[in-house]
Amino acid sequence: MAPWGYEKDNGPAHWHKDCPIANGKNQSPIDLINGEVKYDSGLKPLTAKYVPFSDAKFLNNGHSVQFQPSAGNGSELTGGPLAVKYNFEQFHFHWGNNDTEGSEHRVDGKMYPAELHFVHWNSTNPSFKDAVGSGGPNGLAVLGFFLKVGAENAALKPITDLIPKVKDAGTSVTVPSNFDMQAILPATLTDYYTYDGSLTTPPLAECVKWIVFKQPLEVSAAQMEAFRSVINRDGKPMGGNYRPPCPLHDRAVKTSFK
Ligand SMILES: COCCCN1C=C(N)c2cc(S(N)(=O)=O)sc2S1(=O)=O
Ligand SMILES: [Zn+2]
Repeated sequence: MAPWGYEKDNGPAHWHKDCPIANGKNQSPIDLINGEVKYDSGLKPLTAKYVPFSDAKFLNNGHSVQFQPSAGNGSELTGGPLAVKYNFEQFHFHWGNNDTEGSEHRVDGKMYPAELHFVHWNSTNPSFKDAVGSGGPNGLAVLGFFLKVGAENAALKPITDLIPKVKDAGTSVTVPSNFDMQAILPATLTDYYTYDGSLTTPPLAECVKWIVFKQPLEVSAAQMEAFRSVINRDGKPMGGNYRPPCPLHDRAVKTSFK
């Protein structure tokens, strides 16, 4: 099979051939249907403590654009549905070729133009790779933020300004060390959906505690357009790099809000 992608000949409908878990019972993303979620008063706010990285790259890996530090630096996530501390690993994006599509999760069937994922791994594992392979839904914790078009996002501007430099697959640039990742996050990480799921790209491992925030982040039309100039391994626009929603099966989606 051609390396996986999002085109007709290698897209989500083909992934099960290399990754049979694609048809598993804990797959992501899902459609977050407000009439079917359950408020859980035990869900506290999350706390993300992100320390500026001295050595991080912003790269085009052929299926997304990704912020990737060379090593951990104590940046971590705790609280919410999480029983232990999770170490920050990377963040990346999924987007569409127009404003009506692009996010992976949906809310009552509605797609946003993009979705930002902050990936963290369970610190009780010796490494990130062990966490992915640890089995069960507590290996990784991924924060999902919907992006919608509105005011310019000053916190994301250092990143969106780098996009033209990683237009082609396999390219990367160094991120200025004064980039403040913490500034991307809302002041309080309160209203979210959470459920047990998977990576949304191969290997599709069912190792993820998903935490998807109800409140979208805003980016300007120009920032949104920057994503749409990114090219994939086939030289085509990368936009459309989102997996359609998967069946919920007998999972519950809990909310921290009423
Ligand atoms: C052993 O490592 C296997 C590869 C793991 N990763 C690769 C992805 N494509 C990926 C996608 C992720 S997403 N879209 O579900 O957040 S998180 C993530 S990841 O955890 O960084
Ligand atoms: Zn993702």
